[in-house]
Amino acid sequence: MRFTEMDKKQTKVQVVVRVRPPLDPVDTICANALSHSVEIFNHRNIKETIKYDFAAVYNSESTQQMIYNDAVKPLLLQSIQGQNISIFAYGPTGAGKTHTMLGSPSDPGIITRVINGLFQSIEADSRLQSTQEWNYSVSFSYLEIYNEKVHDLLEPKNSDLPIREDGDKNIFVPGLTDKTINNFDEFKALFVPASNNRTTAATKLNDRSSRSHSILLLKVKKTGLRPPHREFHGKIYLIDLAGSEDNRRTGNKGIRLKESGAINKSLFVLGEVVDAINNGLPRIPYRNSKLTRLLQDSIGGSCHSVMITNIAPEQKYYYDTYCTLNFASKSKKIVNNTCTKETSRLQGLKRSVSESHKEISTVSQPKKARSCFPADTRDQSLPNGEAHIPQEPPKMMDPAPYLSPLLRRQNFLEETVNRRFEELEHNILEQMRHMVQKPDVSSPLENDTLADIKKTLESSKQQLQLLAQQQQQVCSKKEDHSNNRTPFTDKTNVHKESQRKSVEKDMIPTTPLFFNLPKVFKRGFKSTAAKSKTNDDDLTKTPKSKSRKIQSPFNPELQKKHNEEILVKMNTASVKELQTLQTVGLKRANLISEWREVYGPFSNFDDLKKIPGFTEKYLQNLLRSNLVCVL
Ligand SMILES: Nc1ncnc2c1ncn2[C@@H]1O[C@H](COP(=O)(O)OP(=O)(O)OP(=O)(O)O)[C@@H](O)[C@H]1O
Repeated sequence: MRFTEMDKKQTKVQVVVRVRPPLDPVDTICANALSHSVEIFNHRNIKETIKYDFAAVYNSESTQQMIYNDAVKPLLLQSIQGQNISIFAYGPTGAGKTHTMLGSPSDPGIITRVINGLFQSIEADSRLQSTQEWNYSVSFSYLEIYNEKVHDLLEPKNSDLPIREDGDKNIFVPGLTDKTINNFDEFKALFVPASNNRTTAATKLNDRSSRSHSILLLKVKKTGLRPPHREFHGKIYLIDLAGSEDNRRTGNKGIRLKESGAINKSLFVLGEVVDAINNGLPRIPYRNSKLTRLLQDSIGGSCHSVMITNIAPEQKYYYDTYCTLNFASKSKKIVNNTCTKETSRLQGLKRSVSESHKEISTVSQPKKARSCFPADTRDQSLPNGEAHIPQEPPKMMDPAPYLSPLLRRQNFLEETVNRRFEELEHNILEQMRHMVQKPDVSSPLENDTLADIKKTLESSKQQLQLLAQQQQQVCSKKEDHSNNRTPFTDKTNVHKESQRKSVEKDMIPTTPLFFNLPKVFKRGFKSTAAKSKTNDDDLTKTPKSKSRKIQSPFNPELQKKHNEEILVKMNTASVKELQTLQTVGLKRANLISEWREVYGPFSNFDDLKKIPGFTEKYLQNLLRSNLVCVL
């Protein structure tokens, strides 16, 4: 279904903080909640405090209702008007995320309140729309991401579901159950058993720790009963993230440790996504984890997003609190491009976009209706005793990195090329592996392998040339486009244009595309692809000549020693030194170094698997190709 997008606005991710009550009567308190800021002491100088400012800070006395009324409820009407909303709880394990999102029967959390509030808002909306009659429908899906797999909580037999993106860049999960609901009771009947399907377990820090990220997706459709049968499609994501875990304190072992690895890995990628957006990078690594792929719309996408940052006040959580507040501070800079998604049956009859825009401003006035919403009527529709919190007008934010359609296409092409490179690199390394496993170098089998590699290279070269040509066309079109652009007269537009130009300038690669070739290509692939690259850097020589002492890759003792050497290097080498390893480029070297900084040294080789993208297969390749280099 194609949507017309209107009311486009830039809206910052709203970040609020909730400090839960202290649960440990013995431990001292390290976080102090003020009305719009949180203070913690500075671990570098305990005489100082670090202060973080946020849209709102809720202290241990704040109630569930207060947080819902303040941070969530004002957004519900937007979903009925065809906008997307995302509410997500973030924070370390045991800090109160599930309490905030789910709550308990006696003290329900945001999920229960949103469902009730949504049906009440629909009632209020239908009463207000006098010029047009509307039909409303609500449906929901509920999934968890457990150990990097998407599971349907409404239909547990649907496990390990794929994630896809449609032509309009909407992310969806094919095969995910979607249940229509007409009231809160219908929701409850489906949701309660589904919640029991969520994976939880006891850890040292939380008796009932969520071992997965859960996403409840509500779809709201509002359809005009008379021609042109306009339809507004809104979505509400309610997300309870699993908490980041320091396994020295959780005491996790075995399966809990594996879960923890998956949780920390996806949260690490989330941090990378936020950094990439904040740094205006042309490529955001959403694809590096299932979580970020599914949150694509919430972070840097089209949602009105609210991040509820949960922190625990006790001293033993100090480091988690510090990291969480730093992450929350970064996240509040993110700007989403919100819009109203509308379609109508007449669109199928080729109604032009300009006609529909005209119609929008004359026939229906969802915005007007919202702005003149009589406070009395609204209050009548609210649950007993709930105070009406006026909806704040969306603030205009700093200009977000603007991507023209041409730049988007260019990014897409770049992504395609890089993905292809990765595939090719992988194929070639696989073939190298086969070669290494065949000690008889002159065997016909090896010749076959070489012929295969040559063939792969030939075809990849052709494909890359084609992609490079396409990219060049896009770039030159973009140049024409910017040369022909009519000058802006309006002041704000001039400002926006200059902002956009500067962002685009940063984004357009100044080096030819082929400079991005992975190292296998840069080195030039020879039959002894294993030959070490020539590098002036002295740092590169020592470890390689050292490893040259390894005589045979088949001796388990030497293999073990080699693995240990690589592990030492992973724990101690600088980013520059790490890049001297085959298959480790700048990106991976940075990842290793950052991971080490955050989570400490890798205790064994398997620890490396926690780093995003460091799959078993990749690590095997890393070991083998570095062994190959020294033979
Ligand atoms: N605001 C609060 N008021 C009272 N109790 C709270 C509050 N927040 C959290 N708690 C209690 O703290 C404990 C841990 O909370 P919760 O399970 O929600 O943490 P979590 O962040 O979801 O942890 P995990 O990531 O491990 O799932 C629970 O017993 C919960 O009832």
